Amino acid sequence: MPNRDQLVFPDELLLAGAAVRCGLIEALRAGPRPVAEVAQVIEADHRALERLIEALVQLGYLELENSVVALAPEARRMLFEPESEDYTGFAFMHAYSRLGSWLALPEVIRTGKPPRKERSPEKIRYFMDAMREHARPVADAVVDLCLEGLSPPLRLLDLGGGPLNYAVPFARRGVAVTVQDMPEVVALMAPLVPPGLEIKLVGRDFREELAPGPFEVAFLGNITHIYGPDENRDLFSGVAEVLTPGGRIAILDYVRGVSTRAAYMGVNMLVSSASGGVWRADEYTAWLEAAGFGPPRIRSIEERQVLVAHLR
Ligand SMILES: C[S@@+](CC[C@H](N)C(=O)[O-])C[C@H]1O[C@@H](n2cnc3c(N)ncnc32)[C@H](O)[C@@H]1O
Repeated sequence: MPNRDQLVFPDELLLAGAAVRCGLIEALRAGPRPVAEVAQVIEADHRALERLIEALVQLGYLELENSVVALAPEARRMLFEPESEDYTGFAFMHAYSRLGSWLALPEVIRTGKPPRKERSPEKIRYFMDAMREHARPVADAVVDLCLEGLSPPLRLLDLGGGPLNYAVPFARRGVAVTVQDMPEVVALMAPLVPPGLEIKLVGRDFREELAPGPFEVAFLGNITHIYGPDENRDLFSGVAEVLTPGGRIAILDYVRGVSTRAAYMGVNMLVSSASGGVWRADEYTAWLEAAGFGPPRIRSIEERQVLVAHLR
């Protein structure tokens, strides 16, 4: 049944997103400032800035007293204090960035092609924050399933693992982790690897070459929806070559026909990738079997599925 509560204008996202984009949030990071000074620093129209500030005060992001504006403590914790329970960083900015692609959906339906998107360092940072929030509720349970029945010493290849959300809990269980992601993601995330954990980062497109094995386990977290059947088939074959005999592949994604989020994700990939989508269990099974793996065992964690298969 249609949910009328969802058919609303995303005003908070638009206001908070605009506050980040126009530089207001960054201008207040160091502390309170007169509105007039902020307008000058971020080169804003004074009247327009006052309207935005008023709306953000109403929403609880800012405080305003005697024409001096400050981040509200709750907003500061959310944006800038990683040790706080309320911390999300700039994860919401990933949703804000996606609005443009989604508004192009009618055109995408016509052409079948996603709109052009630029991948600036800023957008990658937002994406990393969004991935952390996405993984947070399930990471430990996913890692448990991926390692079920295995014990260290283990070498694990984490493909597309640049946000480190799974690499860190794998490494905390004593696994030697090799993360392979795009060079720009690796450059951004390398300084954030917690000290003392065995995590090596490789900046290389996995469609060109995989980090040399051997690995007992390969983990593919939320990457099969970025690519189409041909790329996934090739990727699974490549993974088979870097695993030890009997090695394990563990795939985390929304399986079409199993997850109620899959249909939405399918459209999300339509507007944001050339060939991505969500794939059925029988499609995964066929690609895995073609690469030399046995049939996968599929288990659900919340709305996501973990598929585990072994080389025959
Ligand atoms: C949706 S995110 C998933 C991140 C993480 N695995 C997780 O589940 O939270 C996809 C990641 O795969 C990386 N990626 C996508 N295509 C890639 C490729 N061809 N080679 C290397 N990394 C890739 C992206 O840069 C991004 O960090």
